[in-house]
Amino acid sequence: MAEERVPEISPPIRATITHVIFDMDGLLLDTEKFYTEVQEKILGRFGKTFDWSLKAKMMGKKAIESARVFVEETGLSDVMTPEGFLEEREEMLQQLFPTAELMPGVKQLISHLHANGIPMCVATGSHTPHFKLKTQNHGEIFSMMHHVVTGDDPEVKKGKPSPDIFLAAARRFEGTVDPRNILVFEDAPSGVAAAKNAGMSVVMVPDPRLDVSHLKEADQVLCSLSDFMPMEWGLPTF
Ligand SMILES: O=P(O)(O)OC[C@H](O)CO
Ligand SMILES: [Mg+2]
Repeated sequence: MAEERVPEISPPIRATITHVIFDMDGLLLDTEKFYTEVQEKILGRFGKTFDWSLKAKMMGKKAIESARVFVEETGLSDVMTPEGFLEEREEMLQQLFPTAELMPGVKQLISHLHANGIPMCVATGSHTPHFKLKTQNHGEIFSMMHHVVTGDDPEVKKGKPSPDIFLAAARRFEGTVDPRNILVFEDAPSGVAAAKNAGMSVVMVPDPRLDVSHLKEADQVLCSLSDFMPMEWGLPTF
């Protein structure tokens, strides 16, 4: 009797991933809303409104780079310097950051990858003092990371969309890791571009208010980290 063949039902593998890099703000932590709130307040003082086309240009970048975008794009450069903008928002942000909460699906995904021995790290445009404020209640999640690269790291000469931060993050894993075997998770257009510039695959989990034109470069776009299917990337299934 002929042997019965079981039909192949698994989706094709998109890439063979061995290492994972996570963005932080807006991806692991629900902190982008704090930047939005504070920037709305500052612009409100000048009778202007903060919109998502400006947000898209600012998010993911180093503080000073995003501050330059803010004053130029809002036409406030005659009345406010990028440094002045950072100073004005700092006190408000320092109050908000310690209340940061995890985004949906973070705990489940990171615990799963950690339990299966997948090396992971964080690459965030945030500088060290802000990183500490934001993560102070999330030690368990961040302790599962092999390392963290922040925007003020000396190897990060330029912020996202430069590939600097992701290439520095890749170099700090054990051994030599081919960028093609690295999967980046990002929420920001500049971060997706940085990952592609580094030769890596990228899953984007964008805020639904971002215009769809910003989603084109990502290899996969998900509504939530909870929707991630590790099997599609050659990673151990849940
Ligand atoms: O999204 P991240 O973690 O690179 O952080 C960037 C800024 O701090 C916020 O947009
Ligand atoms: Mg981000």
